Amino acid sequence: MTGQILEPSTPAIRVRGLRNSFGEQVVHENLDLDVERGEIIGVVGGSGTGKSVLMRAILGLRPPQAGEIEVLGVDALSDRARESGLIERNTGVLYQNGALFSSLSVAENVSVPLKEHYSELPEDMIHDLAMLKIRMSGLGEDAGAKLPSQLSGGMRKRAALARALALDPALLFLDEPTAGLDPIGAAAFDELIKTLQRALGLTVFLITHDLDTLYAICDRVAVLADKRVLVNAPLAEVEKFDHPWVQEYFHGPRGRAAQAALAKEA
Ligand SMILES: Nc1ncnc2c1ncn2[C@@H]1O[C@H](COP(=O)(O)OP(=O)(O)OP(=O)(O)O)[C@@H](O)[C@H]1O
Repeated sequence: MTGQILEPSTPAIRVRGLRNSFGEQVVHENLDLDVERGEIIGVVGGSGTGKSVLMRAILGLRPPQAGEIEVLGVDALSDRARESGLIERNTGVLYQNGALFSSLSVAENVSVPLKEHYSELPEDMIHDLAMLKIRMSGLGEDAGAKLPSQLSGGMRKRAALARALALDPALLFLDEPTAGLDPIGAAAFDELIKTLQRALGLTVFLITHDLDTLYAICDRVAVLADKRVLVNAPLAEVEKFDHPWVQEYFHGPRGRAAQAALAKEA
């Protein structure tokens, strides 16, 4: 709804000199990251390298100890961004566990951000918009009235995706979207993300451990290691990067299997 009014020529995300720490533990030091508009960037790294902490900092949920963050051309750490909710209105987030309200139906869940940001809209219009997002996420009409507990894991992910898309965001954050899905369900979810990204012109920040997802849909991959973004480039370049974690990740047994699957499809 409002994505386009935010400085269309600037990168979707620009991070410079970021420092995040918890007490003595430094998670990020001097971290830089650029995410271009309209791309799917896969964010990978070993457990505890700070992928979620980075996402939370970009979303303004936890201010960093130092550094600059711009989202859609707006200084994300400024009072203006915080007070106006500008970034919140232009970003959708799918959290790892879905984070749906268990006592609300799927349609009510998807309506929450609409009611919060567009309280002047009549109830029936909010419901129609929610149902549109539910269908866009590949769920049937009947899913709208169901509680999250009445859905399968894959369907819950789609419901959470519908809620993330509720405000027509320019920028979509996905935290391990295929975790817990079987390989067929995961591939279908990847396909859905790619289709929606193309159709809606979304920029997607995707945290994943899933090599198949990286090969299937990511335009670029940012690797977190040694407290920073080690490399941020197309996959073919990242695979060759000389770092023990990168080499183990991409050229270990699972990396080789994902590359073989891609070669078979081509
Ligand atoms: N609220 C918090 N309080 C203290 N430490 C935290 C907090 N949140 C994160 N951390 C620490 O920051 C580090 C990075 O955590 P984060 O969840 O971002 O890792 P991650 O790369 O997303 O890991 P995973 O791949 O396992 O999900 C971890 O060592 C974690 O313990």
